[in-house]
Amino acid sequence: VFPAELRAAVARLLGRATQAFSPYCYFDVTETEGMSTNEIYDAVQLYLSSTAAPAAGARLSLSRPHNASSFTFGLAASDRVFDTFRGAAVTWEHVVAPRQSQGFSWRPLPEEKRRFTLRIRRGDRDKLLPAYLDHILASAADIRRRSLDRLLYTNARGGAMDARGLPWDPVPFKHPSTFDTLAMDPDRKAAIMADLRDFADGSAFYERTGRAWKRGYLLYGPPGTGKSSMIAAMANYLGYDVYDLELTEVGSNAELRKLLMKTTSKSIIVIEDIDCSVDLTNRAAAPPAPTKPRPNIDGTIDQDASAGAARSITLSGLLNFTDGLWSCCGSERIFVFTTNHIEKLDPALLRSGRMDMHIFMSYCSFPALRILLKNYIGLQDDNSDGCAVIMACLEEWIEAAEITPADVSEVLIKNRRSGRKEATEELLEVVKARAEKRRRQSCPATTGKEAGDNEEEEEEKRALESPKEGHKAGMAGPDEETEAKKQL
Ligand SMILES: Nc1ncnc2c1ncn2[C@@H]1O[C@H](COP(=O)(O)OP(=O)(O)OP(=O)(O)O)[C@@H](O)[C@H]1O
Ligand SMILES: [Mg+2]
Repeated sequence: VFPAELRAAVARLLGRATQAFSPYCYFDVTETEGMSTNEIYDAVQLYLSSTAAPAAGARLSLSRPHNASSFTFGLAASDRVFDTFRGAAVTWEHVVAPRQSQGFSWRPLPEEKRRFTLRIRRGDRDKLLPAYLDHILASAADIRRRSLDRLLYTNARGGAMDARGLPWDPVPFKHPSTFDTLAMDPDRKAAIMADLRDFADGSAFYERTGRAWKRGYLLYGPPGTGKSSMIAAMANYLGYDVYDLELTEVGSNAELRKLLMKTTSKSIIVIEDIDCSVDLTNRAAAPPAPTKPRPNIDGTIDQDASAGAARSITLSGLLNFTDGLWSCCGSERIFVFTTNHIEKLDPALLRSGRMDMHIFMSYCSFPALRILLKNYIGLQDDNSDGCAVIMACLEEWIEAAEITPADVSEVLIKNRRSGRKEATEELLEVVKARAEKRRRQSCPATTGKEAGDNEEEEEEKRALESPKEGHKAGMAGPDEETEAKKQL
């Protein structure tokens, strides 16, 4: 009886009337916005799939993005989920409607129109918007980053760019080291984890204090104490990409800056063995004379290089890299330097504020040993599997042995099939032998002469250099050894 126009007008009127009296307000987040996809729609989908509680019976759709190692869930049509933010409850509904033909379009549009409808109480509106949407965007970015495999970048090509103009080569980063598997003093470990977490969550803090959002860690200690493992654990903990910077491949300070500019935020920039890479001892040292410019991968030669620019990085170039104005292009970056010899580094590199945290990776302590025993052979506590006495001995000897976690892991790997008690006994033997050796080395009776293995090595070297002297030394060796033994 009634014409369609009238019916539509009445429906609109009724809709407005109900909206006027409704305690809720509604917001639509459509899948496409004009011709482009709506970023917020994807973010909402990702956020809801991981954080909000679906209503009973809700049907979730499963997906796994390309190159990702984990699954994500999405809502199916007409499903509702509930969420709370700052104490206010909100409801999301996923609405899917068939698309009516809208004339000609260059791009094939999906057959269905999808949208999320957000329902919030009118009174909560000011409290929730736009903070709630910001929260969703940030959470979605975080989930996306975590679900995608992370990458390890290297600058193995020197300063040469690839076809896309990037100087970094990426490979999937799948290092299994985590803070759970890392053997070190639990208190120090907890402090480092808290520091990393504070850094990652510290956007507002860094903005408020006017500091660049970056942090530097210097890991130092003998070889095999877990410096590289710590970097992998940091990356796995925060979900950051790793840029492994090979300083010897970098030709000049300008190249270093270019490399830095091409790193992404939320990344760890690593320079391993910084004392071995370049001569960093003298900040004021002039760069060495220019060398012949190296050609790029495509055979071309950089203009500035061919013009005779010094192709060598200096300490001040490196300091600018970590600390200067350039270091702030992009944000949320962690610089990690490792070294076996902290005493070789220039004080400028160590001053506070440059490397925020100096972490000493020490020889294996007893608490660290416990972690290794638990991880490698499943020894739950000191008294299990009849190991109480052996553990007490290990506690007594381990500090004196100055044994690295890498050496302990080797012993445990070798003996992991032979039972917990046997493996621990074997470890105790190794620890005792090492402690003895250390004691011999540090014994005052042998000062001025290297004892034990070192002496033998020295002797071998001398024998090779001059057979006569070597013979003499060979004669003197055992005498001194018997002397030392007597004194011991
Ligand atoms: N603290 C540790 N916790 C767990 N495993 C460790 C630890 N330290 C060393 N390891 C083991 O020893 C191996 C070598 O360790 P890593 O490469 O981390 O040592 P590093 O300190 O980086 O040595 P370098 O100074 O020679 O580079 C690793 O594969 C790891 O399994
Ligand atoms: Mg290492």
